[in-house]
Amino acid sequence: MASSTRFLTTNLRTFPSRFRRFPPYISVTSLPAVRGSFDFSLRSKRGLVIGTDLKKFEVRRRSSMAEAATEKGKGTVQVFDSEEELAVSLAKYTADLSDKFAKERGYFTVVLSGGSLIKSLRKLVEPPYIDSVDWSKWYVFWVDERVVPKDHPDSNYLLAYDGFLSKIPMPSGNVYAINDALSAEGAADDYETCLKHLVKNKTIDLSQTSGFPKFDLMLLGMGPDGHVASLFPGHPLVQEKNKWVAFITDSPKPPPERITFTLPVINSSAHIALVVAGAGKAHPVHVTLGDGQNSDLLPVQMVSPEGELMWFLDKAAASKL
Ligand SMILES: O=C1O[C@H](COP(=O)(O)O)[C@@H](O)[C@H](O)[C@H]1O
Repeated sequence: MASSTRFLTTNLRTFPSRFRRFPPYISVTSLPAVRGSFDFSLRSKRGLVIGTDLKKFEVRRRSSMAEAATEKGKGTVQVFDSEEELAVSLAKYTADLSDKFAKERGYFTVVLSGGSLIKSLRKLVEPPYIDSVDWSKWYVFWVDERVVPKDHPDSNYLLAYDGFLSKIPMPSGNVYAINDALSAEGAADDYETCLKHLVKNKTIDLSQTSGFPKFDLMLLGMGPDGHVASLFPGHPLVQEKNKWVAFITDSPKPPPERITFTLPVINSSAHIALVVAGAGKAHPVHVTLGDGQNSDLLPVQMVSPEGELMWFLDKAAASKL
């Protein structure tokens, strides 16, 4: 049984409500008779696996909210008992992809977010990964950055440096921070030019489908309002269709000046890990993966990559599902 998702429950009443609502699952799994702990994992766009301590069931092509979500391109959802378990799994996921891309392409292009994501990467800088990952193949970028000096407390670079980059033996020349001497507009243009150069020399892949850069792994956080990168609900920047990197001078979350990858770049990724922890983020998770309502289409709802979308949720973030 995949160990990714675990709901501990003592009876059916605490089994995730999305399954309780769908009789096909209940009849297949005979859940009313079962007591104890349940594991389930949304494994693919097609299948849902439900296991108990006694039995495992594989259910294919059944209609459920969970599967409907995956079929709309919402990816694979994993819910962990704690943020600690989430961090353990995120480290393995990242290390496995690092291995794959380092072997296949000789490069591993990784895009970081700011905020709480960096803390959730802490297990990667511990054994076994600190020794087993080939850090020399890593090329690091930012999905968004605040237009502040690199040593400013608001800098996403500084956060990543202190919490992650300073602890891994990767070449500093492979770390692509924004030019903090420029204006927001200048920094966005400069970063886009830099990406174009790296696409030209094939360090970064180019999506044959979209014509936008295709990063191997994007590690995305999400704000309590459903923003991803510096793309905020209701802001015109979420509609940007041409630019690779855009700037914003009126971010509703301070600081106001930022640069950000646009949705076409985000959605050209080979892999996106959407990492969300805490009850404060349960509403946008409910809107995106469940039947929650919101007046605006949230930026997180527009994340739908060409490649794989993997949600890493803790129980608190998934509490409304
Ligand atoms: O401002 C930002 O916020 C989001 C979410 O941050 P979190 O602390 O709530 O996880 C982050 O993903 C983004 O990179 C950052 O610039």
